[in-house]
Amino acid sequence: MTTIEVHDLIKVYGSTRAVDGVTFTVRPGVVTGFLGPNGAGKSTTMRMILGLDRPTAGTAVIGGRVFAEAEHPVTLAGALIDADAAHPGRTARNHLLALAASNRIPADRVGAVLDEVGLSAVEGRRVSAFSLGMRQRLGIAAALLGDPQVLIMDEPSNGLDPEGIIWIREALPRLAREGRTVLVSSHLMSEIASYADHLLVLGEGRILADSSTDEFVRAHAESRVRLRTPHGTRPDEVLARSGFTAVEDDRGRWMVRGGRIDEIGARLADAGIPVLELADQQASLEQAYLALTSCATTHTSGTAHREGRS
Ligand SMILES: Nc1ncnc2c1ncn2[C@@H]1O[C@H](COP(=O)(O)OP(=O)(O)OP(=O)(O)O)[C@@H](O)[C@H]1O
Repeated sequence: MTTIEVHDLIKVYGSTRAVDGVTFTVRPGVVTGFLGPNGAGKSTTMRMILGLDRPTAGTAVIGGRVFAEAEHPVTLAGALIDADAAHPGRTARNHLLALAASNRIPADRVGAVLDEVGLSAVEGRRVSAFSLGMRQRLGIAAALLGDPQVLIMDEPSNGLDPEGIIWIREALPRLAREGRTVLVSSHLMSEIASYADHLLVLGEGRILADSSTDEFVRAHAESRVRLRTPHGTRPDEVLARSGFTAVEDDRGRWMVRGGRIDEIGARLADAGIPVLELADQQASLEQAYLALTSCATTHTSGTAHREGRS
């Protein structure tokens, strides 16, 4: 079982502390989502784990070794960092055959990974004729070529069509269940929520959260109970006596904070108030993420990118 271990990692570009003292462990068997606003330092961290950028300070190791010094790097870790990594003049098949040959991977893996990512029908086409989604699939095929123990993917859903997104949603947990360590960055909260068991959230180069997805949502967003009672009844006064706050929306439904569905149902039954609808309104990962990052970082959509921190 191979973990990614990052300790006190720092990367400074001029006056920008892109990564500012980050420590975490990514474990096998689960998908770890890597979240954070634009410029938070996710790509820089991934690049340092893969030896594509040199840390200013600190360490990043895969299976206890610096990746650049690994004996068999392609079987240790596969990465999707840049969808444009393939030579545009090569066919998809030839691109993967060249990668396989230079890494001493058997050529029959090429057919297997093309099949896995759904590119077999277009394997003879030049990469220059590929859409972004097709290049993204080819990048994923290249990452899988060495059947690696660790997968690191920067925005794998970028440019994928709905079929490709469904494939990613199914493939990442499957690859993790096979015992691999899977680290995936994304800005698509519903995507991450659908496949990530664990989350690392970065803001301005620092770790803001490192917890299971369920814990993260519970800690940063409040679940509510949705309630509808017959016109003219007021559940709020009864519920307030038990410490629950009920607020009516403009469609005549009540949102109740601070209580579980069974407690609220019981209080209403005791008070003889008929219930037409009673349902859990689960907090979403997006709500939790926005609640955390809006107060913790300065980079939000629509605001200028601020370079240089004091
Ligand atoms: N080669 C570089 N030279 C100078 N600054 C850089 C370089 N690479 C990244 N940075 C800066 O480091 C910071 C972190 O960038 P990084 O790309 O790691 O963030 P990110 O979280 O991956 O963002 P995004 O979600 O937009 O991809 C940003 O301020 C960025 O401008």
